[in-house]
Amino acid sequence: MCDICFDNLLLLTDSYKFTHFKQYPPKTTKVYSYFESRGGKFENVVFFGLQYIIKRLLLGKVVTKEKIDEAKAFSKAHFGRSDAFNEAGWQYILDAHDGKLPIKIKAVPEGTVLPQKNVLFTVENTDPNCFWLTNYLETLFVQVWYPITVASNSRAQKEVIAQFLHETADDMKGLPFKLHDFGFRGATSIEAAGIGGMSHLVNFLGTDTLAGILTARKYYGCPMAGFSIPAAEHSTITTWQKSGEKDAFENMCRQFPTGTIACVSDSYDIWNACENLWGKQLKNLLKCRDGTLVVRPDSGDPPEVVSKVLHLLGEAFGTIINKKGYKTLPPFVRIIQGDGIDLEMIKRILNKLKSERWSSDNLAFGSGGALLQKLNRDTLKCAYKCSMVTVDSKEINVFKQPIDDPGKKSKKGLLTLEYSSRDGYKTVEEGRGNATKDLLIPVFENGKLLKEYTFDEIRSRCEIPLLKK
Ligand SMILES: O=C1OCCC/C1=C\Nc1ccccc1
Repeated sequence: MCDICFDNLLLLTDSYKFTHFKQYPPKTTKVYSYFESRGGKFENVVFFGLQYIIKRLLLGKVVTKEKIDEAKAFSKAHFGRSDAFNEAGWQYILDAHDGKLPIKIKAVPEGTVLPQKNVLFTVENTDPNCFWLTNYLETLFVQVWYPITVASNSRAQKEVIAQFLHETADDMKGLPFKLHDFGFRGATSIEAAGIGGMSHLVNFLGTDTLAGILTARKYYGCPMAGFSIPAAEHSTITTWQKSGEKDAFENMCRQFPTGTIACVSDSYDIWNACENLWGKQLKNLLKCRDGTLVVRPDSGDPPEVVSKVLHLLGEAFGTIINKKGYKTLPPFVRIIQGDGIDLEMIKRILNKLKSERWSSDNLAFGSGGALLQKLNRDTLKCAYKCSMVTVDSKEINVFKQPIDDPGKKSKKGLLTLEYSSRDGYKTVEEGRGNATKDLLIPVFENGKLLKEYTFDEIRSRCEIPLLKK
């Protein structure tokens, strides 16, 4: 028995959902629900992460006698009554479906980028007796808000960085490594770091969040989704004492004589480190080294610090003017700013650099808390709502429309997602869509995964326009 048992699907829901099987209209035979981002921070939403939920929790025989017994006992203790648990309903799934979920999921392909307020996936029961199951599973389905939101936020940063590279750099080759994931330690859990780290890797190749690589390998068949470089942390510098900072820097360069390496340089005095250590005492070591030394400030006001570090390194090593007319440091020295980085700060830094005629090619970013953690379900207002019910063999449109919050209005009826060059993506409601043009793909039915997406195709599907071939 694992310490906390989360392997009973019947218990991976909200308590009140135990009691919902008794609350639908008599003769209900189908509940059809959908997931959308109702609005929020990013106009464009990257759909990603449903495959992780399906493969991790929903495949095959997920209902067993042991799990039913455990849930029954749990319910009695949790509600203090014996009429709150749908024992017959779960027993039916075990008997009639061999424990496989009689559910059908249709979803937009993973990696699709589309405006908010569009249907992203629909869920319906495939057995009329299991109408109560569609929304029992909501709790797990809605957790897809996290990979969606991390991937969307990460992509929004990619678009900004790409735009500045387009304006100030000779090419875009460095883009995949311009935003490095520093977020493992600041994530809520190893699992969250895995999901969030994987979601960032949909857009970039640079990461220190190994859990994200492991998760992409297990659930999206990608053997090595991200890469990193030898890099210092404060302990590997400060253990040399303040008087030994130059020796620590020199050691880094001698221990890793080739390739790109990074050295955090703000332990004591970032200005002295740039001007006198990297810029004078180690200047020739860097010039002769077969690779790039990335100076890492890690404190102070980011736009000011980056600007001053660039200035000091430029004074020490010289700069060239690239084809776009912007200053670039020699190839053996660069900067990474990994402190205080989020979408807004990237814009501030790159705008300041551009105004000072620095190419964005000189710089990369690291982001932790903002990349994996400074988000919630409300960031993109992700919600799962019933839009159609079949009662006594009649299909009826269902919706909510709170008088005091129009933003919470939900879609009605059977939904299709359609695309036209004129209108882009559109969600057609009330079953008025053209089924042959529906972009929602059946991905799961009755315990089976019907469609599997590879990480490579997801990456190319959500590539930003500037990069699309
Ligand atoms: O500072 C950090 O916080 C926590 C995560 C890793 C990390 C830095 N790593 C790194 C990688 C590549 C280039 C430079 C730094």
